[in-house]
Amino acid sequence: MIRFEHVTKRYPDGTPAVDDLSFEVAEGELVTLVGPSGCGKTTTMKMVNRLIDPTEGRIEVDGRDIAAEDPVELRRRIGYVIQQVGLFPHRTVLDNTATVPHLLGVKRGSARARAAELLELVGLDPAVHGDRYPHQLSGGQRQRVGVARALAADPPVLLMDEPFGAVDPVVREHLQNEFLRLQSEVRKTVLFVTHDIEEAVRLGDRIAVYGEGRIEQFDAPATVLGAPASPYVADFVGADRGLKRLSVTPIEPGDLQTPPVVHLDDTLPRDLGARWAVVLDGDDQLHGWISAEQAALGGSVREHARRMEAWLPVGASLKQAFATMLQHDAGWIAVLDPAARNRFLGVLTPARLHEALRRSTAADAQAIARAEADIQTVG
Ligand SMILES: Nc1ncnc2c1ncn2[C@@H]1O[C@H](COP(=O)(O)OP(=O)(O)OP(=O)(O)O)[C@@H](O)[C@H]1O
Repeated sequence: MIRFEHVTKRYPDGTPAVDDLSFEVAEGELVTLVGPSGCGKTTTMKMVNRLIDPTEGRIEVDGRDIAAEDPVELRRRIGYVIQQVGLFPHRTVLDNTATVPHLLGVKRGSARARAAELLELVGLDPAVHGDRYPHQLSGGQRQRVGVARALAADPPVLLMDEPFGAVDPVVREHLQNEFLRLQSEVRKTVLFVTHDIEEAVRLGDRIAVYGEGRIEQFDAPATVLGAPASPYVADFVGADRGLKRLSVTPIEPGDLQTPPVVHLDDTLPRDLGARWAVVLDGDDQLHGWISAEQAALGGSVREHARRMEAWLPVGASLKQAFATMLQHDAGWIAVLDPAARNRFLGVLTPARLHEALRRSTAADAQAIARAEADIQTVG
């Protein structure tokens, strides 16, 4: 857990780079700091591992005031990933990754074995890449080694300063997805600096949107996009925030429509009672669908059923739903429950998708109205 209490940092010229900052990152939470160049993101991050000391205020890591800690000891508990990666050029990838545990007293053999595991975890094959030198890797691969190295000492806290800033957008998206997968396994407490709102939205459990030296809004991505706290935030998240919002709004069971369901081994009812029905197999798994015209032909469901490939797990984003519809040229997609052996839950149609989007915007508007009412009551 990381806590900032009224933290201010003034550089010698006197202007505060960070001004009276208070926020908390919960254990296992990933918070993205986003804002334009020079707004104080890096200063905030470097105060956590004491590369910079605050002028005023208090910072806690895991309940301990870091001002009272030895900076070297503190940094052992904090992994640090930066854009320039900073790998040792004359050491192999495996040795680069094993350096910190080795320095901490882990025997060389065990440190290298752990390093190999970590390389696999970040999507590099230790047998292929382990013996290479940093200059023999692509930019994206170097970034992965940087992440593996930061995780090597198994620190509870990770600081990441534009770690994917130097790679092209396609590799970047790939690294972001890999990092999300990794984070769902290792659950570190992460502060992640970026100036890219898309990246902040995609990765953050919560986002801190910075203005000059201050946090203008600190909220879940959907709230920042749906209900920006100020014209500044609205401007920063951009006019296409409706689209971005699609990517942070999950499909919920209540969004789904439930068409008639038939099973593969059923005899066809002549009248389906709808224009089409979903077809499940004997194990209640999704097989496909059947239209009313085909049903009218009679015979068995199995004879006429068509396969359906367009499906998603419940909880996937509305953006994925939209993309899946386009990819399969489908007027609806099936939604399954991964927690119950992919049981069929219902279908999402474009109209329901639109309703879901409006539902999520309205929920945020209500939350804001409630918060404002509370403030008035207190006032
Ligand atoms: N060592 C320093 N001495 C004086 N001023 C500094 C120093 N480091 C940063 N600043 C100033 O503090 C402010 C915040 O800088 P900081 O690096 O934290 O911003 P940032 O949001 O991380 O920017 P960027 O996205 O460009 O990296 C800027 O105005 C910067 O010029």
